[in-house]
Amino acid sequence: MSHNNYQDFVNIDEFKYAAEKKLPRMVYDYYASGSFDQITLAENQNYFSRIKLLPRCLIDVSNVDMRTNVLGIDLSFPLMIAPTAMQKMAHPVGETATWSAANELGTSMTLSSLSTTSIEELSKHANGNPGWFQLYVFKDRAITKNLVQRAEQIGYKAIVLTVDTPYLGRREADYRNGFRLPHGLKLQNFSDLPLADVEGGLNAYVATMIDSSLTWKDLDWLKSITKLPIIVKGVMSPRDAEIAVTHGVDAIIVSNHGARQLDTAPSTIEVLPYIVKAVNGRCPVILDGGVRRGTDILKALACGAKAVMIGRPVLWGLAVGGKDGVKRVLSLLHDELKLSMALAGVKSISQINKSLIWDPSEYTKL
Ligand SMILES: Cc1cc2nc3c(=O)[nH]c(=O)nc-3n(C[C@H](O)[C@H](O)[C@H](O)COP(=O)(O)O)c2cc1C
Ligand SMILES: CCCCCCC(=O)C(=O)O
Repeated sequence: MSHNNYQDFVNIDEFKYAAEKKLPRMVYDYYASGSFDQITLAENQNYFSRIKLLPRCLIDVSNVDMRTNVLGIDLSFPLMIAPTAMQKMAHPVGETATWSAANELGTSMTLSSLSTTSIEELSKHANGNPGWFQLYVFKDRAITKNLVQRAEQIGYKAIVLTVDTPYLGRREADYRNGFRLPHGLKLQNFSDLPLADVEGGLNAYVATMIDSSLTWKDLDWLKSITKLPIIVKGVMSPRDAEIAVTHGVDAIIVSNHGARQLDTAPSTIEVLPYIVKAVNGRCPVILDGGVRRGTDILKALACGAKAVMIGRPVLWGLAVGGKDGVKRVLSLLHDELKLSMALAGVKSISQINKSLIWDPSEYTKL
């Protein structure tokens, strides 16, 4: 395995190894960690590997069309970039490099509330087309309202409300390393306010600033302060998916926060079919967590997801090669999906359905 030129890397794991070598230990551990025993972290990937794809044959796959559209956003393939905090720890250009890579590959990103590039700076870089904005609800609702209204005013196309983080999951490496935002970096959405610093560590920051009393009624409050579509991120229970739909959300992201919150929660791909069933076509369902291969994307779509998101692979690409590193990560997944679709016998996204998943009970009576 070569670690010299990331353009020669053939899979996402190679990016992960190279990023581990390059980044300071504290930063790598913060990005890589799951919570507690990291059981869900392993399961997010392992469950994908236990699902088997059933190929069909003698289908003309000389042209495979992977284009799709999610809430009005055209995508060259059904993958988007999940919000991840503090990207300038990975590379000095941070979030704007990620946006450029996404844009050049025909996909889209979501900016984190806790970004090291401001809402305005990213939008300026993106010529007013920055993608979606992820929202953490602060105890101080004036701060929250300010974030939402700035995002709406400057061109973001949806608010992604993260609902799985009343407190921060316990990532043990961060305790050992005394994780804090490195000197010189700030959470740029808060300019010079004290909440731009994470000097006392992230757990203390979240416990002090973030509203752990959030409930479904706050979703109605959010709807009352913006006209943007609202996407809830962090839904794992089919019951919550049902409630979300009755509150009129525009999309649901099935996510366990990259296994960084409740350890021993199921993997996202395991609960996806049940959530799709509960939602019953009333809004798009997106999945994130453990997507590392084109076959994972194909499986998620076969289980009913409209698209997937990736978090850590982008951070590895950013760390290793800035914008071009992220482009290479996206290209690998793009090409893997295209090949996997062709080998499975599907030539467009609309042809992907659950018959692609091997289920012997479907065939016992044949
Ligand atoms: C380092 C890191 C930072 C994250 N920051 C945020 C964030 O600011 N807001 C948010 O909603 N989710 C955040 N997430 C969760 C991701 O959006 C996403 O759910 C998760 O990374 C998907 O899993 P994957 O990393 O296995 O692809 C973060 C995840 C990681 C790994
Ligand atoms: C309100 C929670 C802040 C979390 C910080 C960023 C993040 O999501 C993470 O997983 O880390």
